[in-house]
Amino acid sequence: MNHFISVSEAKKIIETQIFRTEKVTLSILEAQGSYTSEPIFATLDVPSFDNSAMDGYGFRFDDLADFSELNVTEIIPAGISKIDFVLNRGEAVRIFTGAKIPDGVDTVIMQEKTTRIVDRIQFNDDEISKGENIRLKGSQTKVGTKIIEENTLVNHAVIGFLAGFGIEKIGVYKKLNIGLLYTGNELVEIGKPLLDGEIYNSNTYTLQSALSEINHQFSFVYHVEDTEEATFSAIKNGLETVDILLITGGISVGDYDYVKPALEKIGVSELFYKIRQKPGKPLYFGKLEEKFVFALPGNPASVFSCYHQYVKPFLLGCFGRKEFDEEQDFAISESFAKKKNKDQTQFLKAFYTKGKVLILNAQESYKMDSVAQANCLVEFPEGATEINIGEKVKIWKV
Ligand SMILES: Nc1nc2c(c(=O)[nH]1)N[C@H]1C(S)=C(S)[C@@H](COP(=O)(O)OP(=O)(O)OC[C@H]3O[C@@H](n4cnc5c(N)ncnc54)[C@H](O)[C@@H]3O)O[C@H]1N2
Ligand code: MOO
Repeated sequence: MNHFISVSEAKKIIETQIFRTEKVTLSILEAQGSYTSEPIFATLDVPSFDNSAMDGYGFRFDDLADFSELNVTEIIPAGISKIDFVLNRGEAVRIFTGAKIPDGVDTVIMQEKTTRIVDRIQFNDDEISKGENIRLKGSQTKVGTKIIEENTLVNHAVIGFLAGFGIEKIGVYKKLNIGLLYTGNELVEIGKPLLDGEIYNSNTYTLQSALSEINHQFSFVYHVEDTEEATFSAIKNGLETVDILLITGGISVGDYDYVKPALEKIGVSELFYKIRQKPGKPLYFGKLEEKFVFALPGNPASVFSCYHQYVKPFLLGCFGRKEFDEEQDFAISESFAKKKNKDQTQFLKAFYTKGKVLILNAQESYKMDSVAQANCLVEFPEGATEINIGEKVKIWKV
């Protein structure tokens, strides 16, 4: 089957194949970078007691009408609960930020707005309102409220928020088990000298670090020799231990491109092969039982582009992200671009800032300098042959 499909058809196919990984319970710190597998509810009122927002003095607001100064009778630091305390008329308490408001106190004034004379205070501010500087129990969250939706990314803000309720563990989706095979006899590991005709393997570095950015890692990375047998057995063995197998190189039509025939021989069902796009034309996506294979074209910029457009959304979808393709945005093009093939979508390395986007030079799929400079991909859509300066374009942040 050598039928080229469109970018949107390919994305539809990927979206329909998204499955959710198992649900697991992790400590809030271990869950960082994961997505919640169930909603989370408040286990407490927060704040759990009325407390002072300032270092100052607490008093009964109505006393202001009858007293020009108040007697300071108690000191209430944070962490202390005054149970046996009674605030009499004309009295105030010395209180500090975060300390529990004792019975009888309904207003706190910050100390800068008072004058202290031995054990009495006078007020320098005549614009005091009842209840000021008191953070009421449950004023952030009432116990039982849904505080986090299912499919929420657990980031540092969420973790800090949950810690405020004393929540230790939460339900999230389990990380995927991912393996990587990279093919090509010309590839040499960094640290070793290059012989004529050889190049350094960079694709595994791109993918390994991209995965760590989404809280995943490879369970193995193997270099596969360009032979039919080596390719067959590496894919067969690899598929036995992972949920997702990523392969780079060897997926085109050359005499040494063994990935596609090996996948067929193993019985992997092709979901698509070849997309009307640049870079990344010979991208392959297939399935064997509950396992998935992406065979990415070997060119380094194709790997980068295909990862962002297809692999990452699929992985995050399985990991619990709700929105497929959520990272798209629009910006005004600052540069002109042209393409001959109207039926093809291009993903152009570009740099956006303040709503404007500059399409970079060096778009060929063997060039990584533009990848390193880019902070987005501009979608040059099917049907269009030009992007003009000032035009609105869809960008994908990378
Ligand atoms: N006759 C045709 N030839 C090619 C076509 C075509 O349609 N007809 N398509 C071209 C396009 S487009 C692409 S993309 C490539 C994809 O080829 P493969 O997936 O088979 O990849 P390789 O040939 O193995 O490698 C391509 C290129 O990338 C370099 N490479 C591979 N792996 C790595 C790595 N780990 N790190 C860095 N660089 C890597 C490799 O040396 C090649 O230069 O096919 C075109 N040909
Ligand atoms: O489609 Mo290929 O990835 O242009 O080089």
